[in-house]
Parts: sequence; C-alpha cells; structure tokens
Amino acid sequence: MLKGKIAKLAVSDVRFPTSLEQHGSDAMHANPDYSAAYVVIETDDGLKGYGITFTVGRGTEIVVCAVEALSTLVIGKTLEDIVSNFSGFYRCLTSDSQMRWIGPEKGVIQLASAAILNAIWDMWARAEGKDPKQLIRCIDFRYITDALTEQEALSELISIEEEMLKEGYPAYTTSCAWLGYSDQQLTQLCSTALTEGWTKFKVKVGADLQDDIRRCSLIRKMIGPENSLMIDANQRWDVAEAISYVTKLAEFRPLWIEEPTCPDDILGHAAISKALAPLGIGVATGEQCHNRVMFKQFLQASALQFVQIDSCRVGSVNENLAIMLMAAKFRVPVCPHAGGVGLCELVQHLILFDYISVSASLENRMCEYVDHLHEHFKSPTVIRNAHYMPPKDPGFSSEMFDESVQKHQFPHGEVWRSILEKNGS
Ligand SMILES: C[C@H](O)[C@@H](O)[C@@H](O)[C@H](O)C(=O)O
Ligand SMILES: [Mg+2]
Repeated sequence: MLKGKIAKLAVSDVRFPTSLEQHGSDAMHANPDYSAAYVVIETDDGLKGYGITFTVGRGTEIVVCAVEALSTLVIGKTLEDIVSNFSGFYRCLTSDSQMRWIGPEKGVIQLASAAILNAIWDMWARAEGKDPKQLIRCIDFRYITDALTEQEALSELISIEEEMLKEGYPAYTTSCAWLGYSDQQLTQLCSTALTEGWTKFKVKVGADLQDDIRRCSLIRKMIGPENSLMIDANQRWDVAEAISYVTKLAEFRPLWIEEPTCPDDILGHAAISKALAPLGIGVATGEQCHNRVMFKQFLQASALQFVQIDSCRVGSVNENLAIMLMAAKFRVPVCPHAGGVGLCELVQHLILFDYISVSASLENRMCEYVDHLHEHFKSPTVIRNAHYMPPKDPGFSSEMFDESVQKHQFPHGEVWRSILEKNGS
C-alpha cells in the first residue's frame, strides 16, 4: 500500500462567502471569507490523500502558487520514502535551499507546507489500519512486565479510548459572538447553545470597549457564574493597552484573553501574562504563531497559559507533535484553535492524540468548535453534548465533496460567478 509513487498533486482555491453574514468577523478581520488551499495527492496505484490549509479570502491564490512550487519536492516519492524518514522529508520540504528564502518556516510557504503535509498524513492514515494492538506491539516488554504487562498496557489504552468514544472531548463554542453579530443575534444564538448543552463560550472583543462591556455582560448574565467565558482580541492592542483594556473586562471573569497583541511579540505576551495573572486571567495564543521555535520561546518566557495549536498554520502533525510535547513538558494545557473551514475536522485528531498519548488530562483543556461549513466534508465532525465525538473514518477527515469544491472554486465556480456578476466585476 505504501509502495506507489505520488504521481499527481492538484490544488484548488476554494472560498466560501461567509463575510456576507459576518460569520467569523473579529476586531482585525471584519469580513473574512473562509477559504482553503485544497490539495489532493494521488499515487500511481490509486491511493489518495486530501489536505487543506485555511485562509480568509483574498491571497488564497498566493498559497495555491506556493503549493505548486513545493509540489516538485513531493511528486515521484513513494509514501514509504516519505514516512520511513518523515522528519527528513519534513526538513526537505521546509528547508529547500532556494525556497527557504521566502520563509523560512513562516507565512505563505509554511501554510503551503501544511496543506501538503496534511494531505500526506491523510494518505498515510488511510493506508494504515488503526488498532491499539499495533501500537502496543511496538513495545519490548522484556524486563518490565513486573511493572506493566502487555495486557495492562492494552487495557489502559482501550479504557482511555473507550472513555473518549463514550463521552467525547470537551469543546467550547465561538459561534455565538462574532464581532459583526447584533446583540439580538448574539442573545438568540447563546440561548440556543445553552439548550444544546454548551458550557464554554468565546466572545470577540477589541474594537470598542463600551460595546465589549455590553456584549460580555449580556453573555455572562445568560450563561451564569459557573460557565466559562473566553475573550479574543485578534491582535488588536499594544501591550499596555491590552492590559488596561482587559482589566476593564475583568469583572466578567474571562478565563483567557486570546491574541491580545502582535502574535510575534513574545515578551509583550509575557508582560501581559504577568499583569493579568493576579486577576485570574490567562493569555492564550497560537493560531498565528509561525512555528515550533516561537512556541518554544512562548513557553520558555511564560508568555502564554493556553497553547492554541492550529492544524493548518504550522507544518501539520509533524510540527504539532513537537508543540504538544513541549507544552506537556512546560505543563501548559493545549486548547486548539479551530473553526474556519476544516480546522475542526483536522484538529480533533490532534487533541485526541494529546489526551490519549501525551497529557492524559482534561484539566483546563477544551477544543474550539465553530458551527460552519461542516456539510462540505465527507467525514464531518460529530458534536454531542458540547463534546467532539472521536472520528471513525480512516484518514484526517480532510476530504471535501467534489461538488462543494467545484461550486466554490474562486473565481470560476458557480457560487463566485454569481456573486461577482451581482457586484458587476
Ligand atoms: C478570522 C477568524 O474567524 C478568526 O476570528 C478566528 O479564527 C478566531 O480568532 C478564533 O479564535 O476562532
Ligand atoms: Mg482566535
């Protein structure tokens, strides 16, 4: 199954006009059109893999170009070549001696690497059956059976897996309180979410303090004192401004302030963390953190209290494994960023891995959920009682329906043709 050569790589610019209804809007991205560079790879013996990276509209064509430029490093390789030395392949893709100049490991080229690597992980996961016994068989139990037997190890794995299969992984919702939503919309969405069993809510803030006070007070009243509230400024403030602004929102008891300032300012985040700690407010960031090196420094500098990995921003599973393991070492919980298009589908695999194989803890941990665009995926996320239910289909849950891809291709798919015609362009 791993012997076929990767013979084709196709990439599409797929966009959804979410800005028409202000879905996804925040203090810095007033009108996002949730989009993806969508990659399909295929071997000469017919195995396929699907990968995406997430964008918010204009500029997706640049990511598509970068994927095309990187494709020469993938075409002709067998899956076996790649996975038998996956870190070597990762380095070859991210450190090509000419292309690394336009990174390295950051920005568009990193998004493009993520899309390709996500497709490879999807292909690999489809090629291999998943069975906990297989994992346990990799361990040499000689001389340790008085402490841990093969049977005990298997039961441990199976019981964690069973717990997840029964209860699922805890999620929070961002769907109620995008910045562009009216108070009426916010109230209605929040009351529906409460009846559906949601207990953790994220609110967009940062454009106008008085508006934020009103919106946070509205949500806190509706959800009561016990449920969790998180706030997200999407990089709107300078450091001192962030501290004073969030202090004014402290009465609503947010668990965290997300992306308070420039995502590259590690020491700035450290200063904000220090100032807000006495108020019981942590700092969360990561959705626009370029790579594992930056995460390392955020952790070393105690600049964040919640690590928000993203399945499409950094180099796929390979780089996220490093980030999750570093977070575990520094004892900082991982609470992934999701939403967008396909981010929930992909990141659920990573957070389940984090729980089952790395952290084994749910304390202060939850995964973001946003209720948009799941209908375009062949294996959409399943949410039950505000928990992600473990995906069952083999692969990375990243395959989209052909019809969705075709209709939403930019600019020639039928959805965009009609929008562009209406706008007279
Ligand atoms: C433009 C996007 O919707 C962002 O606002 C979104 O990813 C957000 O930061 C989030 O945390 O969900
Ligand atoms: Mg955010």
